[in-house]
Amino acid sequence: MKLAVIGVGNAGSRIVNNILDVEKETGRNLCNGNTLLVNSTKPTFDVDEHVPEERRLVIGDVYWDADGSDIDGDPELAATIAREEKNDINRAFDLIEFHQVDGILVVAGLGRGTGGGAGAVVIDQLNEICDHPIYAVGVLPAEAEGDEAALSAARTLQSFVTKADNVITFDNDAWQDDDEQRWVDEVESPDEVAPPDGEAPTGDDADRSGYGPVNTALAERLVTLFAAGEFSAPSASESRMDPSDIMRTLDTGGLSSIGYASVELPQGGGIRSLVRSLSNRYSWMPGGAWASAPLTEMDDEDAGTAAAKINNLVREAARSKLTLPCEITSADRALVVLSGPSETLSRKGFEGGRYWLEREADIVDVMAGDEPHDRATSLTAVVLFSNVTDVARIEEIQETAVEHQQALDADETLDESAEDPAGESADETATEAVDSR
Ligand SMILES: Nc1nc2c(ncn2[C@@H]2O[C@H](COP(=O)(O)OP(=O)(O)OP(=O)(O)O)[C@@H](O)[C@H]2O)c(=O)[nH]1
Repeated sequence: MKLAVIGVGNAGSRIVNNILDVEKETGRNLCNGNTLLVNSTKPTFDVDEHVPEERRLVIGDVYWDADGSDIDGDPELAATIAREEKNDINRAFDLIEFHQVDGILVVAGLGRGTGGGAGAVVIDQLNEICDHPIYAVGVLPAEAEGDEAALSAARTLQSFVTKADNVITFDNDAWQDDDEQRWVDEVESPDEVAPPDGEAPTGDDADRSGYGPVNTALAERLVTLFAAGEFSAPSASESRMDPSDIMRTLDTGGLSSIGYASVELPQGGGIRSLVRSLSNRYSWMPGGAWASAPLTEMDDEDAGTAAAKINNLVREAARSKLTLPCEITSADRALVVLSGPSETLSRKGFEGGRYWLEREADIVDVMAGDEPHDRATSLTAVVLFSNVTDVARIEEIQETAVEHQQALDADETLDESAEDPAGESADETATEAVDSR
């Protein structure tokens, strides 16, 4: 499947850049250069910069020049600015070759201003100018980011779900708990990162967001799912995953979540293994039939082992930490993509794994496709669960958002009565209400 990939805000910009990094690393071609970043500041990246300068649109800079402020976590202000600058956004869309793609992926963090606010306007604009499906990737804030972030996320997630065809969701809270990832406790603002001991980051880390590992994990899942079969140098035996199956799975609308599992394949020693791993790393390097041939002929026992391996891998992917941890039985549809050298992709194992998933997730028809890639040195399974509804983290965010909104409303009422101690305006309102009856 080919997708135009558009990042909005800092998180969106970084994740799109990571997607291009994974494309390059794996030799897959998801977007064919059809990328765009829309941000209210110049984006910063954690990996090599892949998105060309002319594809990075900065919105709102006239406002900052005028009064020195910035969007600073305000989605409404971001949406207003994006609407006012919609001509610039539309002009930037001219850089995308819509006829080359099957759909559009809009990536944004939902806990602050630009991603959630301007992201929704970008989706609206895209809906006006093209008929392609628009999938969003929405990143939820971690609990440590506080109540305001939860309120922004609850509001903007709602508008993304309404406007986009599906929202693939990523929960920072679940992913940042892992040790070597982000230093949540020390973070005051999402772009200020301190190492665990509280000292300011130095050297290379000073320019880093701290989200590098989680962004790579998310990009790997998105590329393996959507770019299945889209190799720059496809092998002759390749049977491509059908994009219409992915579209059908995502047709449900709502929120989706991705699981992933990968296992390194044992490599034979010697020159053949070396060529195979080098050609996997550098997509321009020809592998040669002799390098990609099965290392050993498979007998019945090997075939049984390969089937068991695939079956287990599908189970592992479904039980792995999902991009949005959820109850998988609440999903409407699911899709499995298996990727690896053709001789390892046991049909029997795949069917077994798929059957297990149908029962485990209680889904009538699990769609599936494989991606034979003879240069691969690992075997990978990706599972997409679409329209998941039983999600503890979403409930938590919604509860926090409601409580925070109530606290804000109560503060406002207090402020109003402090300004109007005689309660005159309340009396006036009451009188007006009586008069109008
Ligand atoms: N996974 C991931 N999450 C991020 C990253 N950067 C920020 N976030 C999350 O995304 C949310 C939005 O942060 P940003 O993208 O920095 O904010 P923005 O959308 O540019 O909005 P403003 O800062 O208000 O202009 C935050 O609340 C974090 O939860 C990133 O690189 N990766």
